[in-house]
Amino acid sequence: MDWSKELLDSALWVGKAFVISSVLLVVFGFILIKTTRWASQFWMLAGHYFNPKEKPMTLVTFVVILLLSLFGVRVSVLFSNWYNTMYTALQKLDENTFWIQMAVFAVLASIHIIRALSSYYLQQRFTIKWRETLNEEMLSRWMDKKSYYRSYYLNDPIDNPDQRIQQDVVHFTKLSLELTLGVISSMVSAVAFTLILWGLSDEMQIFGVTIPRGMVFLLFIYILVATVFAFKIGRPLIRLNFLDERLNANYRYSLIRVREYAESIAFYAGEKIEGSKLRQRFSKVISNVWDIVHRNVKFQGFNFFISQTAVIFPFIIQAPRFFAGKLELGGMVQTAQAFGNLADNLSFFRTAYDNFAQYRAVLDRLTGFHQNIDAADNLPVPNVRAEGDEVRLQNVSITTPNGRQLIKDLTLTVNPGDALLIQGPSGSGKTTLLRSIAGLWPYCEGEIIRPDQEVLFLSQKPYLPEGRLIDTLFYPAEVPADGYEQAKAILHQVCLPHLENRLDEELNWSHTLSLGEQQRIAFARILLTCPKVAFIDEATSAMDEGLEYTMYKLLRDTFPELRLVSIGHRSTLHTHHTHLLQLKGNGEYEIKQF
Ligand SMILES: Nc1ncnc2c1ncn2[C@@H]1O[C@H](COP(=O)(O)OP(=O)(O)OP(=O)(O)O)[C@@H](O)[C@H]1O
Repeated sequence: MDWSKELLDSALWVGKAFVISSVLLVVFGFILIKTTRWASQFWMLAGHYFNPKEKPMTLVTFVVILLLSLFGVRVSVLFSNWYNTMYTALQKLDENTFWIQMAVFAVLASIHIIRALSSYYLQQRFTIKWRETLNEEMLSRWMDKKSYYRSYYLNDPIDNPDQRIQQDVVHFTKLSLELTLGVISSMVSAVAFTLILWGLSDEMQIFGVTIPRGMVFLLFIYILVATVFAFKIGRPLIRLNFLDERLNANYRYSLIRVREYAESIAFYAGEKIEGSKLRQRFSKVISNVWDIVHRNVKFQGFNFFISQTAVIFPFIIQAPRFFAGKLELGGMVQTAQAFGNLADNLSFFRTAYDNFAQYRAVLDRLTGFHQNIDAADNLPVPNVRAEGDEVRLQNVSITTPNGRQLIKDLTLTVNPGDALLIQGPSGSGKTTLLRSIAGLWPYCEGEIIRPDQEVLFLSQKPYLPEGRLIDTLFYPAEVPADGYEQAKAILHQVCLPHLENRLDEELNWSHTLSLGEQQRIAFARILLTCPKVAFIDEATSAMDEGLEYTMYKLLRDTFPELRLVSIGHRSTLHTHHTHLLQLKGNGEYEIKQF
């Protein structure tokens, strides 16, 4: 081998391999996208990321990664030739060639290290960028049009959307690249090493039949038989590994629920039943782990047997030619090395089967996520619009998802300074009316007029995000420059003076404060944001009547022009309101003035 012109030869080799692989990738990619479900799912998720008009760098990076992979195959071919030259030099006691080969090895090894590191870095960069783009897309679709909420109203909402955004995206990007590069470099390697073995083989007598290049055929048969058996033995592992993920996820979910509902479980003294449920789930995990271990003992055992026999198999085949003086030591060693490489490359298709099954599940989950959001987007949206600060409902009719009429033809206006109290039996649609006014409830007809800005909705359960108390008070707005002074003054007004020195504490406030305290935090938010319209849903249900009186009085005195719409069951609320909307629960309603 002439190492001096190797550089040019290698460049030509990589170039040719690149052109052939790219053409095959495009042609087969196109056919697969048109004919298979999984490839069309891939293209739906990834197509625009590979569009050079949108993301010119994606294709460039992918091309460089592919070139580096093919270059990797070329380097292993060069290593294979190096073995031949070096061992032949040893056999011939050719010291000069031996030392040249040592220098050649140093160069090859350096190239190998630089190539491997650059390839690793670029692949990581590629998947990280891709993951960022996909995450942004999914997060926007999930958050922007309130799909995180509206998807609850679908007949068939997807499970674990959080897992799809956080985990499946990582698997998708990683497996897409790994499988594509794996297929290409394994095929190119397999061809390259088959050619090497072809060059090293001669005709062979098998049962009296002369087979030209017999060794190559024998080796292929050996790999094929080993692959088929390994596949048969290893196949159940795909299902077992899949089950392992699911059972562990179930166990983790149960543990999280115990943490979330810790207080309720503790009050019920539910440790015994919860503990036994947890143990049941864990025992399922362990029983599956044992199945994996037993199956792996067989699978690994077979793989060890195959890989150990593979060490001597090529030697046994070439031995007659070697001892007949038709093959040099270098050729003998290169046969073993090339065979090892070929076996590894072809085994990629066996091991990738497991990854591929996982990949298809990931594709299903990600496309399911997008379909779910499309369906949520297609749900009807209430007709809500703004006309200055006006609050007016015009022939509003509301039903439940299964068509039960909650409110029929409701028309009313809330003027500045008006306070409308909504009352009615449980389940009559009070909260649903507020959801419709907020634009959240899909099953609503008629016209809703309310301002876009300076309007505040407080739901039944106050939401206190984790973090500093000061951020919680101003949520969802930013803390203004004089936020601390404002917050301290308001905490006094809402009867929470003991919290004024804890504004910077980072806690899970919804677990720390009592429900009545949380509701007063919600009132503090109204006072801090000074809205023109406030809709509040049973926001004083956990307070005693004295506190409730103080909160409403504070609100009405501080903002006499505020348009207030609130829901509440107590008759003590009448004094703070100017009008009453009484819902009957069958569509009928009554409006009274106090
Ligand atoms: N996502 C949903 N899917 C199906 N039905 C729903 C959904 N949300 C609410 N409902 C139904 O709509 C009806 C009205 O619910 P809503 O929460 O508005 O009642 P409410 O008058 O506020 O009751 P309460 O006083 O108990 O809070 C109830 O029968 C409820 O079961």
